Amino acid sequence: MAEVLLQAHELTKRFGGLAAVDRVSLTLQRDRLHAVIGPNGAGKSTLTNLLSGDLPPTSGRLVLAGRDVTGAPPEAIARLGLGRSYQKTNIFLPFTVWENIRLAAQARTPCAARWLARADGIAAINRRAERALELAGLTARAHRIAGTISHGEQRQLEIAMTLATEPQVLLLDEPLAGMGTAEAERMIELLQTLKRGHALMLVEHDMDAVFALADTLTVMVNGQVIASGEPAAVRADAGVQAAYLGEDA
Ligand SMILES: Nc1ncnc2c1ncn2[C@@H]1O[C@H](COP(=O)(O)OP(=O)(O)OP(=O)(O)O)[C@@H](O)[C@H]1O
Repeated sequence: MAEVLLQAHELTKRFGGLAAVDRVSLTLQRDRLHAVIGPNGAGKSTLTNLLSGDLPPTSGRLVLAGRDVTGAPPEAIARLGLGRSYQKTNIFLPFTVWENIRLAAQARTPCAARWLARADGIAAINRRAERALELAGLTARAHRIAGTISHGEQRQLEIAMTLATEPQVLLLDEPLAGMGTAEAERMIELLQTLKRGHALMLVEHDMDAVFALADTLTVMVNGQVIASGEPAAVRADAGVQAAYLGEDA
């Protein structure tokens, strides 16, 4: 059995009378990709925000790398090895690809003074940035201005910036959004590569990508998990077909 890196136990988030996430339990394991799907408003983004600490849960428990991090702020959760990409791009468009990744690698260092004081600090940041650049397949674009690369490459850059913080758990929110076929294929290849050594959670509307990549598939509707497990079994589930995937799934 693969190593468990993140566990959510019965996480709930209420906004007034609405349970946007309602007692959701989920496990992320190293070398595996867990896809979360569901119609608009199902609670996928809210769940991602709960796992990253961007939102505190109303109830439930979150365990990251064996530590209870329920209610911890996002910076603390990031330091313990969780990285996330956002639906909206976080890139500094006037900077080069390399500068963006390097800034992200630098931001991981808890205290700027500490890395300045250490002789090997800058070298370590550069090494982290180089690894992320390469892993994300952007080496040939390193010196391009981020605003001038393609939409698909900007999404790769976002992932590279997350990788520069050396996370063990990666939460990816719709990395294929707005991509053409060729770009989507490249992103699927990249995510396949990233599975090695990381625990991935993918929130995605592109079903081809989901079924190509997922080891585990969770379906949410109205804040609740209606099915979870091996993708082929979840796809065949009558409740899932009725609620979400439709007859052609
Ligand atoms: N800050 C908030 N305050 C009040 N209600 C919210 C808030 N954030 C989300 N919601 C509500 O919670 C529910 C779940 O929203 P969420 O964005 O998590 O769904 P989603 O599955 O990510 O949808 P999409 O696929 O459109 O991104 C929706 O009804 C939404 O309107």
